[in-house]
This record gives sequence, C-alpha cells and structure tokens, in this order.
Amino acid sequence: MPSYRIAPSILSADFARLGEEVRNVVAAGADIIHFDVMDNHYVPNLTIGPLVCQAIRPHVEVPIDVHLMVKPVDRIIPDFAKAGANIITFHPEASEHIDRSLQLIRDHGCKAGLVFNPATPLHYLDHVMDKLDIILIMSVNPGFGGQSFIPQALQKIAAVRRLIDDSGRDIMLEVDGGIKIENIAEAARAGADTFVAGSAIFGKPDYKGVIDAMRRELAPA
Ligand SMILES: O=C(CO)[C@@H](O)[C@H](O)COP(=O)(O)O
Repeated sequence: MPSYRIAPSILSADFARLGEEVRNVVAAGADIIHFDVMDNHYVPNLTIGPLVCQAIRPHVEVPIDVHLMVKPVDRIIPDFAKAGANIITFHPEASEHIDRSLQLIRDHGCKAGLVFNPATPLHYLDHVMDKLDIILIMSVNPGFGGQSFIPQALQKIAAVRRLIDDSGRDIMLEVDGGIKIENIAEAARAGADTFVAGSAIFGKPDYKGVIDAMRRELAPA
C-alpha cells in the first residue's frame, strides 16, 4: 500500500493572509505545501518568488514543494533552496541542460524533479531517472488554478508508474491540476501517490473536511 500525500497548492490561497493560510492547511492535514512559481514567460501568468517562500517557511514544518514554471530555470534554483524549499521541480523543455539543472537542485540539498505538461513527451525521462526524486504529471496546461482535469493524464501517470517501478527507485509520482474529492481515487489507481489540489481545498471554507474526504477516497484505491 503506497503512502499518499496531499499537497495543497497555495495558488488558490488568500495571499493577504498567506502565513495563516499555510498554517491552517497543515493543521487540516496537508502533507506538503505546493508552491507555484510562474514567470509570465514560460506560462502566461505571474505569481510568487523566493521572498514569499522565505516568508512562509517559518510558518510550517512540512516540505515546501516548489514547482518552477519559469524559463530559464537554473539561475533561480539557488535562491529557492536558500529560501527553504525542500523539493524543486521544473519543466524539461524550459531547461537548457536537464541533467545540469537536476544536479544543481540536488547540490543545493533539495529533492529534484521533472514536470510534464499534457503534451510533453516522456522521453525526457531517458537517462535521468537516477537523478529524480519526484516526477510531476500535469493534468491541466500550466498557468492557472481552477481548470478541469484532463483525463488523458491518467494514461501518462500509469506509464510513469511503470517506469518508476521498473527503475526500482523511490521516486514520488505527483499529479497536479483539477484534482478533487471526486477524481483523486482515479489518479491514485493510475499510480499517483502525491496529489496537488488548489481550488478544491482553498476554495472551500473547511480545509480539514476536504482533506479528510480525499483521504477517505484514497483508502480503498
Ligand atoms: O500548477 C498549477 C497550475 O499551473 C497547479 O498547481 C494549480 O494551482 C492547481 O490548481 P487546481 O487545478 O487544483 O485548482
């Protein structure tokens, strides 16, 4: 039985009360804080950077999982590591040298991972499995919260699950985009073990109610 992790995306949190929001969602049972970084270049939206990561770091002890939707990636990696990130992922097509970017993340003491958009091929995994701690499958096109889950992502999750199992390595398989109480079990059955959810959690007043319901859905998955 895999251990499942729920990772609320603070993209849908109230930014005016971010410290309180991350404390509340961890108290409600979140395992990880998912931190979406958008640059208005790689994706058509602009969000938050290392200063905000540093600001929330003292409020929570759970890992902060930084999803870089930026291009180029390398020059911002050390800043996020210094700001308290524990996991840093990036999109392979946004990196000039994927192996070097993964190594840079690891050299700064963080877990490293690649992110795959719905149309990004999995061949980017060739030759780097030994440097991966996490693989993130996007089930929406990146850039915005509140979009609908793209069902084709399930096949991709299943394909990555096979690759991870064949590798014999302990690599987290995260899914992100449109995850809700209603579809989290399906994503788990496909092979995901870590679930990013933004609007489904922060869009409701009772964070614990949503997270508990997600865990109930995962129990028989
Ligand atoms: O990275 C992204 C979007 O680019 C995600 O992390 C979203 O923030 C998830 O939001 P919901 O789809 O769960 O509302």
